[in-house]
Amino acid sequence: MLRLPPGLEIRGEKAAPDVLPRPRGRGLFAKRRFEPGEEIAVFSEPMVVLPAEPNAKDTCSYCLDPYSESLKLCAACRAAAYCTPACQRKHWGTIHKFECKLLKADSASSATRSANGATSQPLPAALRALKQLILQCLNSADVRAAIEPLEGNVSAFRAKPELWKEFESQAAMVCKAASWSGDENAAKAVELLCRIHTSAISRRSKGDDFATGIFLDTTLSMANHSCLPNAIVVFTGRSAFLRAQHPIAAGEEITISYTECTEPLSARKQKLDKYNFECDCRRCRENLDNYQATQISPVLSLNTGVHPGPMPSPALPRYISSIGPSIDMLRNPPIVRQGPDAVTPQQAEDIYIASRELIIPQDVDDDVLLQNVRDLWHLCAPLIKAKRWADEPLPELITVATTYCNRIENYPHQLALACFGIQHIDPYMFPAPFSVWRNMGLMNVAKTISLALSVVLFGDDSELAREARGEGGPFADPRRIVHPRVLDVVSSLTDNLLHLALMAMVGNNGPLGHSEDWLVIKYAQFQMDKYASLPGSGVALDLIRTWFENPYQVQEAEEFFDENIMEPLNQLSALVPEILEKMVTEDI
Ligand SMILES: C[S@@+](CC[C@H](N)C(=O)[O-])C[C@H]1O[C@@H](n2cnc3c(N)ncnc32)[C@H](O)[C@@H]1O
Repeated sequence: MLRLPPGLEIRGEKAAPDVLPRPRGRGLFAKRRFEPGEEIAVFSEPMVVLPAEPNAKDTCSYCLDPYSESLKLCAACRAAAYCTPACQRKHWGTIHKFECKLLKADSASSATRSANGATSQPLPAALRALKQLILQCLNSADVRAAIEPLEGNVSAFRAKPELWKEFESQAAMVCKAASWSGDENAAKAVELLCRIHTSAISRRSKGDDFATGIFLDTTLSMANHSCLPNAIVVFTGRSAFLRAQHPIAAGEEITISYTECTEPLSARKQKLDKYNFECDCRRCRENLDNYQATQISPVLSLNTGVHPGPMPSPALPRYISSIGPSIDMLRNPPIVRQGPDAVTPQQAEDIYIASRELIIPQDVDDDVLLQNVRDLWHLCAPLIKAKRWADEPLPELITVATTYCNRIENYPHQLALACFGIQHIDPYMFPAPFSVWRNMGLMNVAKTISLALSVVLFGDDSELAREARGEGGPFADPRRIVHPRVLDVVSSLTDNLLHLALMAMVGNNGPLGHSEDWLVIKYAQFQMDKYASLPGSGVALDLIRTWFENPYQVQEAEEFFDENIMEPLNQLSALVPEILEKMVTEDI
């Protein structure tokens, strides 16, 4: 029997096991209206919650805090890590008492393998989840009963012989490790693996790099997919927060996206194939691109800064987010739609597919990163001409170029790229101003301002300033020469106003309820408090406060906004195409 949070109900029937193609089955429905940004439900007792393998040993195995600095490994298995003895005790009580012995055996056999020269691959999150589920099933009738109703699409997986064979061999490996022997158990393990692949969702957590892990909750797993979802799932620690992304009426189905819904149609289709259904949402049916999806978004008007409609609670924040394009530009994106420079949907798909060959890890040499920027730039020439910066792989190009600028320590150019992202990419990909990505983007700009200021803080004659102007002498790095207009703008940021305003916006843009648990908001508040404790911070903070209290009513507040926020952002963003072109064409 599922425990349902208030405000939610499950409708529909579980699809019969052998029906192909698979019917939609059950779904989650709203029992009352939810406002955009509002919390629908919190899921804090998942059946399985795991960090992604690359981060498993630097994340607390219980609270999953990716930032704890003093992690201690479990003395027995040396595979689980904890930030406090309390976390260790709680983890022992939930799952570790079952898995410790197995993890110890794993560590021992991988140590033997590496002593023999073999590379030891970490167990993928889905297989660790399977191990945990098997152990829980062995020990609890409640878990066995709770797992039974979950959709596994077993017949659809069986119809894919290669994948099915892989599942069988993976399940056999886990059964052996868990001493779950016999053909019947092997078959049950494959079914459990199908349920994990169908009903668990990727868990994103790690502040800036958003590594994925696994989260399996029997109620949340009833949510169906849409590429124009009306809700999103945000993870913090062991909990998942389901939030309304659009207004949701009582009786409406609540949908989330199982994949990056801003990727082109073919990529979404390929990723959703793992779930064994064809999406028939409006984005798929009409093959809407990111700009068209933004134009029809019911939350576009939140970008005006004033919350529309009746306020269900006085605590409802006003989203002050017009640092992106104006609402008119969101409704009528300044991209080329007609004439020889227009890009057809097929062309956009082809460019995206070709770009998958160019994916490289970010820890490669600087030269390889630069070559990647150049390759992506040439591939994306038609998208650039049509100014379609929110279409993948252009956002990826901006990310790689940003990493490159950070690596070669050209922080002012890194700042310009970050500004470009929050103005020309994020609002078109994520129209809701409370989206995690929108706020990560604001935070990114704020953090990079501090880095960029290093070239102006020590005066015009400092080594860094001379290097930035290209007057650094024979040992200076020519890659750190900064566009003169970027240098001018950076010099105007020493009053900290832009940095503070962005932090204040992030603090204010958080979704309703539990926003204090959001890492991005916690960080913004921490920064604001730190600044407030500095001597002489009062004037800047007063200005920000006045602007926040009267964002659109008072002329001084508007002037403050235009001068201190929009002007530097616009100036830096406008220089990005030139910076990129130079990066791509100049021989360094
Ligand atoms: C996490 S479950 C969602 C709940 C599921 N409908 C049930 O009855 O248990 C995922 C599965 O639901 C089905 N599903 C989810 N979204 C769908 C959609 N938009 N159209 C058709 N089927 C969908 C697919 O079978 C998918 O593998």
